[in-house]
Amino acid sequence: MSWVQNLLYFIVGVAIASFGFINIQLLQLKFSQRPALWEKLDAVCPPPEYCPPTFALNVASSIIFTRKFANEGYRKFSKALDRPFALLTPWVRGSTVIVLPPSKIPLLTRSDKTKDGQWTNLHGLVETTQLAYVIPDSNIYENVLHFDVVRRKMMAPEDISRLAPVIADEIKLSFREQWGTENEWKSINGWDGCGKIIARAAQRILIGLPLSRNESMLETSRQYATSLLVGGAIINCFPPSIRWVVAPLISLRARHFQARYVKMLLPLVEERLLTRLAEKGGEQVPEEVPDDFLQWMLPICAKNKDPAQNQLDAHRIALRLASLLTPLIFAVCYVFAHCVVDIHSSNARANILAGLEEECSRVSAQYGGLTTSASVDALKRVDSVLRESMRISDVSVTNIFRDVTAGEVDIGNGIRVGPGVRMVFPTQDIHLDPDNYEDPMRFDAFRFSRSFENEYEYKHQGSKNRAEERDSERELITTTTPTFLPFGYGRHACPGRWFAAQVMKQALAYLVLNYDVELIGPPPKRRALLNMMVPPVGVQIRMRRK
Ligand code: HEM
Repeated sequence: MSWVQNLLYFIVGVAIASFGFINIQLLQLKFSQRPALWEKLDAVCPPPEYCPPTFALNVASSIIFTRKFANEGYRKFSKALDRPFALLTPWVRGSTVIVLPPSKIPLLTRSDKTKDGQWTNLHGLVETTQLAYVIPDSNIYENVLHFDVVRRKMMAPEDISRLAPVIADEIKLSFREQWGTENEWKSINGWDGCGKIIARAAQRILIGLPLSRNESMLETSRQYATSLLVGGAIINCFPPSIRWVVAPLISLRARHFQARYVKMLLPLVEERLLTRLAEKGGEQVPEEVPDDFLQWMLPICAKNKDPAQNQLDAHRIALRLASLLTPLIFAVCYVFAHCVVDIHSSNARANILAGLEEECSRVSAQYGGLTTSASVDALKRVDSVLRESMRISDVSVTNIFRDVTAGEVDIGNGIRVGPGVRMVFPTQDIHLDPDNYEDPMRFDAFRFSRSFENEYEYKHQGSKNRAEERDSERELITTTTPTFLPFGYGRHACPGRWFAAQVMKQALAYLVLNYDVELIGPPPKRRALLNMMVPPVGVQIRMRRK
């Protein structure tokens, strides 16, 4: 039999199998019992009982049209009726999530466990990147003790103050090495260019010198962070029932970079564990204790005495550090790179750049540089431009995921939600709602600083109280409000946001003061892949040292 015949048989076989599989799925949709909850909810698209093929088609089209469906639901139900609605998505079992209206944001401040029921934010976070297909050790994402390290070591103003000069040093060096010091125009990929700066600052805090500056380590960490997020977004386009077939293939790239990262990191983790052991045994150890995330994590890992978990296993510790690369590198780079694109594609580009440069030069002269957290805190326009970019260039369509794990959660309107259901908030629509922001589609860089510009004058005229009073009213990039949700809200609002803000503000200030930048070609169009807004990975820029 010729290979052509073989190929034909193969294609026909696959076609018959796919046809059978789809029909079984549609029959299942038609006759499976859906929880009564869905009948109480408004929905943008009809339910499966109405017409299974239409339902299946709508779920499939949500890969491209999630943003459109969410916009429609927000307008028709969240805004007009203040009611939750059902949004189709292949992301979860049952192909539907509940979108809660903005009036339910206060629920985020309550405890995860009440007498009626319990919910968690972890399932949504883990399934955004589909960590289970990438990380071989489920303890990493089921027992997130590394989150405690972020809360204990990266939130307090004194910790940020201590880290600020280190971050400033790393940002300056990486700009000089990666972006260069020549006055000639040079073209680079903007996403990679921004990512290299952020990765270096992040790695310095995560694992310290000298490994944090290892070029191969840096590139691996950056590639891992991006491939994990992008791979997760692609896996989520497939229904859960067939993920076990496709996910191992899609996650190959992320697993490859993770294995490389862990291999490079293991000797350092083992060395730190040995030093710790020696110290406990009363041996002489070097006096200078490293001040990085790896070191901060050791006592917290040691506290867990359950021998079955062995939190002091070097491989497990390395995997925990790897799992932090997504927020530390990808999320921070996402906002920083978008902010650069938003500034340079704005009609008001020249004014924005002049305003930022004036502020950075003035504050730098006042504080003798921009290497302390006090000086960076004084950069009101820099803070505002980043906050505005986070508002308008959201990382996802919906965000702040909550999965019911036990009992029931009352979401009002006579609706109680039981286990296995994911709830989300229409964050992008809230950020672009004209009732929340004037002229919401305009990138208004100094929206959050404009009315606070005079405090500098107040301070210099001796009216210190007035300046402080006004300053406390200002919404900072780290201030979460019911209309500003990129860092979440309430009990689980991002604990890494002060660190993220410090890195992004220092990087932007350094960029504005030291480089001319221009976008090459038109600004990248924003597109959604399922729930994720695709980052500007292809953007090209021209830049030169000033
Ligand atoms: C610009 C960058 C970042 C953005 C946009 C961001 C956004 C978010 C969001 C939306 C959440 C979920 C909040 C919720 O469910 O209520 C979250 C949680 C979290 N983020 Fe970030 N994040 C960023 C950077 C970081 C960094 C640098 C770290 C630290 C390494 C970090 C650590 C965490 C942790 C540990 C949680 C879980 C909190 C909890 O479960 O209580 N994030 N972040």
